[in-house]
Amino acid sequence: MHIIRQYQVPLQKYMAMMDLQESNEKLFYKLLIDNVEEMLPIVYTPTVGEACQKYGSIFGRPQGLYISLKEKGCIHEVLRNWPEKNIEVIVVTDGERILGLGDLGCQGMGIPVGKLALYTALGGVRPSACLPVTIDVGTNNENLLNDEYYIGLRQRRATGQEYAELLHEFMSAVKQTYGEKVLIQFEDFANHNAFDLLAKYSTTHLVFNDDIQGTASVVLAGLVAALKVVGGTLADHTFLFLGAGEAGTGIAELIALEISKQTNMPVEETRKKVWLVDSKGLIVSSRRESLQHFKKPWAHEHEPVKTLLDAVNDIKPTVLIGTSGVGKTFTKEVIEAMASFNEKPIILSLSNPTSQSECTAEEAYTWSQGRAIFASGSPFAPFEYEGKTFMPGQANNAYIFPGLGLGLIMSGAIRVHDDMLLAASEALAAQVTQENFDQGLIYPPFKNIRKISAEIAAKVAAKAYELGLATRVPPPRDLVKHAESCMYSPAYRSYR
Ligand SMILES: NC(=O)C1=CN([C@@H]2O[C@H](COP(=O)(O)OP(=O)(O)OC[C@H]3O[C@@H](n4cnc5c(N)ncnc54)[C@H](OP(=O)(O)O)[C@@H]3O)[C@@H](O)[C@H]2O)C=CC1
Ligand SMILES: CC(=O)C(=O)O
Ligand SMILES: [Mg+2]
Repeated sequence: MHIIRQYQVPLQKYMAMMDLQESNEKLFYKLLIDNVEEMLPIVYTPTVGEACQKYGSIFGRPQGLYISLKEKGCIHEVLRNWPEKNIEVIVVTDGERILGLGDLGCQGMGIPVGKLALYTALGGVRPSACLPVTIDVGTNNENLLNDEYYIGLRQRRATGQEYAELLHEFMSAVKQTYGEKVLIQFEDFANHNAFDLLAKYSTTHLVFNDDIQGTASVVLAGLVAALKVVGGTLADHTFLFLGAGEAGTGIAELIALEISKQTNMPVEETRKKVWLVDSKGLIVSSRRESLQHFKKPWAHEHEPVKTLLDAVNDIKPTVLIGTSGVGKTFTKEVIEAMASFNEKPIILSLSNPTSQSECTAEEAYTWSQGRAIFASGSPFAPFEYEGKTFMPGQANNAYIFPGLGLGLIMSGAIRVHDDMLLAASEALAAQVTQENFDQGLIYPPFKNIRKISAEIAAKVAAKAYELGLATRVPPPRDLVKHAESCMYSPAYRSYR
């Protein structure tokens, strides 16, 4: 830590950490676990975003498996080349939507590597059981295609049948190589592939999409926790999103599902509590024909509305959620409007990295005169407003996927079910204490994350057993203790 702290530039800290992961894996995890709040912004958002942008020029050694169009027909063989054989979790990307930074092609590898480092540090999955994969079908990023240090195929992205066939071969080869209980986490695919891949493989593989489902679970947890401060039930609130892609519609659907479970109203009805704005304005029924399929359920009856500010003033949401990938879109006018009709407006700026956050913590607190309940996808420092220090929470799927993954692994689950996402969410919300609320937090601090992950894993595993989706029988009597006992700890062995 002494050495890492000497670097002033976050990217240098990132490179030093990646070197350490390569040279002394146990020490890497020991540092990450013992200094999680300090190191998370380095190995994860925001620094990992910059690392991906510059991945080619800082490239040392490959940290995961690259599978390109050139490997078509021999992906099974490529997988068998990976030195570890007992793989339990794969995080796979094709690099087309890396955080809010767009198409970074093969350089998106930083994301599966970072996510899996968190699987180990935050969720206790053995490092040797984790496999980062980047599927290289080219990139449409002109800068990268012309960059002499670009590490991937220099061609525009393959699409259609060529893309589908490569992905299908990969999914089949994974099952053939590692069996049906290996967990595959889809990460940072563009939405025109993400929803279809999830729908296609969720009935045959143990898969989930972190951006659609993990994010939904973490945000629902924050909202449920926030109800203790703002009052009412979920059904009493009105939700407005800026951004109607994977994160936006994924969260929207889980909120509607939870309200439906709580009220016994059909989900078609509870969806009416939720509104979304995309790059063309409010999603309304008159736009239905031209909408992508995942937006159609949200096309409610309403006049067309072009801007976010007009949508806020018309809909009067109690909760405003940013999932647009575009920074600075929660303007002063938008936040002041939220604060004009809400005593405690809930404002979540989920877009990553920090540069893409819809607003900063300072803006949320200042423009709402210290009344906003704020959390963001990337971390912000505590902010002092009129003598009170506010701690902005981090609404990031990193709270969910490590514990969710551990729960699936330890129960031997064969499928991911929405009720597991709800169980994970409930477990996370239950970890927020009065002391956290007093500081303005709607998430518990990351310093307790391994305990939180064990609680999440236990609830997810319990749900897997209840749904008949678990294969490790009989179930352990104390699932929390069992989760803790399964967790990898970075201790040196003593040699005789
Ligand atoms: N905190 C967390 O845990 C997570 C955060 N995220 C972040 O969320 C962001 C979005 O990710 P994802 O949902 O996967 O991306 P998508 O590309 O699927 O969706 C982006 C959405 O934002 C809309 N949009 C883009 N620009 C604007 C604009 N100027 N005004 C209004 N809407 C706009 C798009 O509109 P259109 O459809 O019209 O193109 C689209 O609906 C990223 O920055 C990502 O980092 C994602 C997952 C987890
Ligand atoms: C956190 C995350 O998964 C994202 O920003 O894409
Ligand atoms: Mg992601």
